[in-house]
Amino acid sequence: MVSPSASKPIESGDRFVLFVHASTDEWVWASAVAIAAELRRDLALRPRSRLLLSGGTTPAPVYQALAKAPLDWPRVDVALVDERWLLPDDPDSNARLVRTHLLHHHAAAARFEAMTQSGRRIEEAVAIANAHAQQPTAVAVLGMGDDGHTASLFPGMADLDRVLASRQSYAAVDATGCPGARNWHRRISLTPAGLAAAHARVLLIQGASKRRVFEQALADGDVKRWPVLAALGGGEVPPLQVHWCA
Ligand SMILES: O=C1O[C@H](COP(=O)(O)O)[C@@H](O)[C@H](O)[C@H]1O
Repeated sequence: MVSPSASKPIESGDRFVLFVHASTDEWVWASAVAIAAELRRDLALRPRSRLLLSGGTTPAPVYQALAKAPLDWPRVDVALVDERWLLPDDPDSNARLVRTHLLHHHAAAARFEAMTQSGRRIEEAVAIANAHAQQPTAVAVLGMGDDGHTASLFPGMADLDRVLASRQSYAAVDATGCPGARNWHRRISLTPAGLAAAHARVLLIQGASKRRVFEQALADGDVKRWPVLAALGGGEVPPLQVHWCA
């Protein structure tokens, strides 16, 4: 159960709101409730709502909890924040993670868009993702690596300048030489423009080192060194919701 205090932010401003949770269980449920609340709000406003999800090692238990939320899932389009250039059934693909952990229980009724498909070139996959991104996004769920990357925006990536400046929502990226990208260098990523277009952005992070990285990024302020800064709010863009537990 989520205690009422769990949803009280400890730090808030126009760029981000930080929720600190006392346990992993609390983090899982409070994060799932926050995402479900954004979707519910959006579903009340339009015929279909769009949910963008990240991969990585962090979000699986949140997706499992979210799958049990009693939402009008047949009206939800689930798509990806980013994808490694792998087929959607590859065990290391973000699509596989979403299928395995989210598309069950109530959420089995959602419509899922994988980005990759056998025979599809990366340019085509990006064009299709950008066409889908014409629909408004209710909520984008993000992760952050220990190197400060979010989505597939990696510090030191060769074409980071181009991707940061892109007006398109998605771009193909080459993260060769970026340790945070591990073995998957060719990827498709949401851009800062795509991030800013989401009505809500929720960052899921766990552990002392990720909290330090987030604070270092804020203190430094250089998005090229800390691409997670591209997810912050400000101006017209609502604050990033950050859910953290130790
Ligand atoms: O490679 C990726 O990593 C990030 C962060 O992952 P984590 O394992 O540190 O939780 C993830 O958000 C992104 O979607 C994924 O492609």
